[in-house]
Amino acid sequence: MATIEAFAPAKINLTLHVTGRREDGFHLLDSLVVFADLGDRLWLRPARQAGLSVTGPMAAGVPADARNLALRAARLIGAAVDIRLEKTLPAAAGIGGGSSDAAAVLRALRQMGHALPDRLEDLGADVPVCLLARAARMSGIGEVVEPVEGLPALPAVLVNPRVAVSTPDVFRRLERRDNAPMGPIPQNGDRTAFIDWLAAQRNDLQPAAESVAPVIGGVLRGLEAEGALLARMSGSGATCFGLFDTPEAARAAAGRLSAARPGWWVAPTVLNSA
Ligand SMILES: C[C@](O)(CO)[C@H](O)COP(=O)(O)OP(=O)(O)OC[C@H]1O[C@@H](n2ccc(N)nc2=O)[C@H](O)[C@@H]1O
Ligand SMILES: Nc1ncnc2c1ncn2[C@@H]1O[C@H](COP(=O)(O)OP(=O)(O)OP(=O)(O)O)[C@@H](O)[C@H]1O
Repeated sequence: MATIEAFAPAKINLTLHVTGRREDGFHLLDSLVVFADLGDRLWLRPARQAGLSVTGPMAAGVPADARNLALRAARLIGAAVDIRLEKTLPAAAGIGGGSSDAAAVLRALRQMGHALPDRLEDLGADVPVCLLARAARMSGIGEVVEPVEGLPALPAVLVNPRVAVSTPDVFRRLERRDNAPMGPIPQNGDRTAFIDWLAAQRNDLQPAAESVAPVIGGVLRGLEAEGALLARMSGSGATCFGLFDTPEAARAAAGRLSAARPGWWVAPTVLNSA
């Protein structure tokens, strides 16, 4: 059988409300998730046993062994495939790199005729939403995923200051775990009204992530200084997104930010463009 190519888009939590904690320590979330038009690429081909190689500009430090979520996804369903993973998304960055890679492998294997198991959140809380890879409201600990229609496409800039942030560390540092859920999501496609609504929502992990990586505050201010209509952190950080009026405005802001901060990963994109 021929090689199958798969795309693992960056996942962005436009909002991330922490609404409680389960007995097992996992947190209850209420999050509006969308996907970017940039991400990792994978190629899968049948082999005698499951295997993985990792290349690309963001490959450094990403495990290529049994810890890698792409390989774990293939092994979970007993698929003998050789996977080549080209990393362009920074790891441990709050944009679901590993989860989106795992979900891309699952989509490709489903296309190759494999059945997927019911409990995907065991691979990672973000895997169910990444399997859908379209705008969705995510709740429970990540296992409840409801598609959301009628959101506008959002020109954006993603910025990661190249500081890895550990998700469990951020959850451990939370001061409150019983915050209010999101309000009803406006779904009439009006960008200005949608961004106004977003501004009234939150990422409840942002203060805890800033205590791990204070540079996040500088990233948010940098995006605002470049004209972002709204700047906020995604997931458990440290990647932040800034929303802009047009793709041209996003590209221009990204150019200025990368010139000013050559050490940062800066990427213009359009969120929710699928
Ligand atoms: C913060 C988010 O990125 C929001 O989309 C996700 O909830 C995290 O997703 P993920 O990276 O796939 O996370 P996992 O690998 O499942 O979990 C990493 C760790 O984060 C904490 N964790 C994660 C998800 C959740 N709902 N509650 C938690 O408390 C747990 O300590 C867990 O051991
Ligand atoms: N395919 C993968 N790509 C990147 N990191 C991976 C992968 N598989 C396993 N890892 C490990 O997972 C850790 C977390 O990386 P990942 O990119 O998944 O985090 P994240 O972007 O913070 O995820 P989330 O947004 O879901 O919290 C990395 O430090 C790395 O050791």
